[in-house]
Amino acid sequence: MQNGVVAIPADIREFEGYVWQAAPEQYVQAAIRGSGVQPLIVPALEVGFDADQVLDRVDGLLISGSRTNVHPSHYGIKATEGHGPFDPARDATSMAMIRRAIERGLPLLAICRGIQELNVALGGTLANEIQELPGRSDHRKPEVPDRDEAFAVRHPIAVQPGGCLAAILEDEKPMVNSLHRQGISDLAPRLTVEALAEDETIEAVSVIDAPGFALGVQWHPEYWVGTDPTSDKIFQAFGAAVRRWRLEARPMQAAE
Ligand SMILES: N[C@@H](CCC(=O)NCCCC(=O)O)C(=O)O
Repeated sequence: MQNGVVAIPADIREFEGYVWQAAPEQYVQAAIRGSGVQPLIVPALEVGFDADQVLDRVDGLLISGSRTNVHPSHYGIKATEGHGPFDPARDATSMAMIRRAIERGLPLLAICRGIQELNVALGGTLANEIQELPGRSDHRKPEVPDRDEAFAVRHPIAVQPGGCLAAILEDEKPMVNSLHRQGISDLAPRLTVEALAEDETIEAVSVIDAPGFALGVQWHPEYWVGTDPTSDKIFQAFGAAVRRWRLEARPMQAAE
């Protein structure tokens, strides 16, 4: 069934003596089972990447999480070892696609590293090791061997009334998981806050005046698609936006 194709930018990973282009399976499966779309992994290229060549051929953009961090030079900070690990090819590919997807109105769902890339791509900044900031909780991945335990929901968020996330969810204070050590610091001018943690960490944003679905979340809804209503609603809304794009917007853009 033609339900749309969604680009997922790969990370650069090294193992078994090779350099790999890799994306975590949980995002691939969430796109299929939660949004009903066909995922397409896009290689991370530090130079020579043409975002429009890819975006001309897809109906949405799903930006995955990653243990690596956006290089701070993208938001005017001199890099230290503590800002790493880095993945400059992922930075280049992901942020180029984010900027062009927003300009084109292509549906965009950005998760964890993805919301951070969204903020930086639109002119915002990030804070590093946020658990060390005054008044902040520890949002890092729990050091436990079991992956389900690491991705378990563990803190509430306050969804901002009247926003697009509130329209997607019926629960004003859903519980979410947390596996990050960075967070949004200066919010990009084109973003608005859609949800906050109790320690004021920004947990979700949307793009002001975006022609289409453009949502970023700091937690990992992809992990619990199929068992958690909050996760299901986010991916269902993204899938509906992708199908709308495929039926309504893509033919018009192709005719231009
Ligand atoms: N590196 C950034 C973004 C965190 C992120 O995307 N986490 C997902 C990977 C979780 C894991 O398996 O470690 C940050 O730390 O803020």
